[in-house]
Amino acid sequence: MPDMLLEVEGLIAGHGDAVVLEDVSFTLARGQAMALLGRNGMGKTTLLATLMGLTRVHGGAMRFAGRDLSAMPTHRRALAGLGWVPQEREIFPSLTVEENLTAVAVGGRWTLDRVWTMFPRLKERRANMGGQLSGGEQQMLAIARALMLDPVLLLLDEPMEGLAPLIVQELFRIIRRMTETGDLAVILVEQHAHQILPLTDRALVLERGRAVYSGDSRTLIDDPQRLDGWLGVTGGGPRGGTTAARVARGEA
Ligand SMILES: Nc1ncnc2c1ncn2[C@@H]1O[C@H](COP(=O)(O)OP(=O)(O)OP(=O)(O)O)[C@@H](O)[C@H]1O
Repeated sequence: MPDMLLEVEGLIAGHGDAVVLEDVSFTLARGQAMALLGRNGMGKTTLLATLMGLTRVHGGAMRFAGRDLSAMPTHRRALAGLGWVPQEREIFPSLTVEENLTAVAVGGRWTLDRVWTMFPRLKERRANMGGQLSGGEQQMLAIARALMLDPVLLLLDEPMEGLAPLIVQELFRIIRRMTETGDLAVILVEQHAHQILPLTDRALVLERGRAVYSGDSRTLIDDPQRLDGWLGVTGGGPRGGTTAARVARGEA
């Protein structure tokens, strides 16, 4: 029986009176990576925001590292080990790369040296201002800064969005290495299911705020038709076809 890090049971949550998530349940063990999938507007960001305490919860339970999250304010969730990299990449533009990192360091497992090893590109840019970085470098900095807060679970919201293909490949390599360490669990929202499923242990698929799949990633890779039914055609790859078809061909 794996040591469950996160247990979400019957979660109902949304923005104000508008309910977005309806009866969402899943678990994640320590060190596991989970792909959070679904078409646009299905509630993925709302789920991450709910884990961080930024939405209105109408029902259900959330336990993190054995603690009830429901009454815990956002900053305490961060202290408890929940790290969040929002889509907006909110880095400090007028601090250097290194200052962006040291400003938030808590003396945890992620030292500057460990971060430089993981992100050599950031090491090269360590003296540059955050605002001078490219979009991809800013995304790396946002992830690196979240690591400096020593998370046990890192929530990443579409980190590849809008980035050039070469940077996307580099970020996928970084995410693969992060999830291989075994001491960090990750929930990753990603439109490119075929790229992220092979890097994750678990997958959660949301459809109109409901979890239509919660299980291992391998099962989805092996069942491209089911995946296509939920995600639709999300753009052709080098050889065209649907995301799921590319997963099936091993082009992930
Ligand atoms: N701050 C907000 N206030 C009110 N409604 C919101 C807010 N944020 C999102 N919503 C609504 O909640 C629903 C789910 O949005 P959410 O951003 O969680 O979806 P998503 O799956 O992350 O989509 P995307 O991939 O487009 O980011 C949508 O109908 C959206 O319009």
